[in-house]
Amino acid sequence: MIRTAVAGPRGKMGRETVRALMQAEDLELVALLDRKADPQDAMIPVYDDPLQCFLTERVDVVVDFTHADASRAIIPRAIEAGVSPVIGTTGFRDDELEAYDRALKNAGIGGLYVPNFAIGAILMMQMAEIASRFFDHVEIIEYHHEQKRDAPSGTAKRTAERIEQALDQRYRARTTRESPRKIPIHSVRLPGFIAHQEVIFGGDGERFTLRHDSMSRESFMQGVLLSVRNVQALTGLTVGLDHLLR
Ligand SMILES: NC(=O)C1=CN([C@@H]2O[C@H](COP(=O)(O)OP(=O)(O)OC[C@H]3O[C@@H](n4cnc5c(N)ncnc54)[C@H](OP(=O)(O)O)[C@@H]3O)[C@@H](O)[C@H]2O)C=CC1
Ligand SMILES: O=C(O)C1=N[C@H](C(=O)O)C[C@H](O)C1
Repeated sequence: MIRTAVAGPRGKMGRETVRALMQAEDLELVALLDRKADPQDAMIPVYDDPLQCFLTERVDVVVDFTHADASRAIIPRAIEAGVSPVIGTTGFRDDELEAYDRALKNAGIGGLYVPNFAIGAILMMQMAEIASRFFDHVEIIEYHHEQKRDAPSGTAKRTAERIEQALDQRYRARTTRESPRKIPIHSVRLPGFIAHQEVIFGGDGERFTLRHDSMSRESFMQGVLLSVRNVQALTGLTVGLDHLLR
């Protein structure tokens, strides 16, 4: 049994994750990490101190769905305690993810940063890479609920990075120079949306659109469980779920 903890258990994603972990027969939810420890006898112990939580409950894997400022206090404590983090929270800078990678490698453990756990969103990114071999012009529109704090979304940033890398490879093959292109991202925050993204490619007299819609947060749970089951076999920080879906 993998001993798991959830950070941010009262949040929109945290609640769904607690439910999914409690239903999984091969995973044990042993602790919750919230802003405040619950003084009452809860079914699952609640902690506000990450290190105390990880050490007392002998946690193997922590799933983090908080906010980047809260994760900045949680992830380093997890690594210190030898706990593998599955990071769903978005809004990190590249240098922070690089620092987590180094710290995880130094500790000899694995972590996952997955900007989008939905299978369709992962396929959308893979297909965007393929389309980048054929189109020079592309823009991203992401649509989220009005409570989302970060913009652009983690998914849009990762999609843009992957397209830029694919365009760059193509460019280098032709010219020895790097592609100068930064992919424009447009962020919409409105009630009525959950999580949606379009990647629009334009060519001579044609347009090609990839679109993914998460209509409920259940869409992320298959990817969360896959991550929890596999993260301990990794070393360093793996970005995205592609490696686990082969
Ligand atoms: N990777 C993916 O597939 C997905 C990622 N996300 C990302 O997950 C994150 C959370 O999203 P969502 O659930 O919608 O946000 P919510 O605001 O609904 O939930 C965040 C939760 O974290 C709690 N929190 C804040 N600080 C701490 C702390 N120090 N310790 C423990 N908990 C804390 C908040 O508590 P309080 O209410 O008291 O502030 C809140 O309950 C975002 O970064 C979002 O972008 C979202 C969906 C999918
Ligand atoms: O905050 C959200 O809701 C989501 N956040 C992730 C992101 O920033 O890409 C994943 C998904 O889009 C939902």
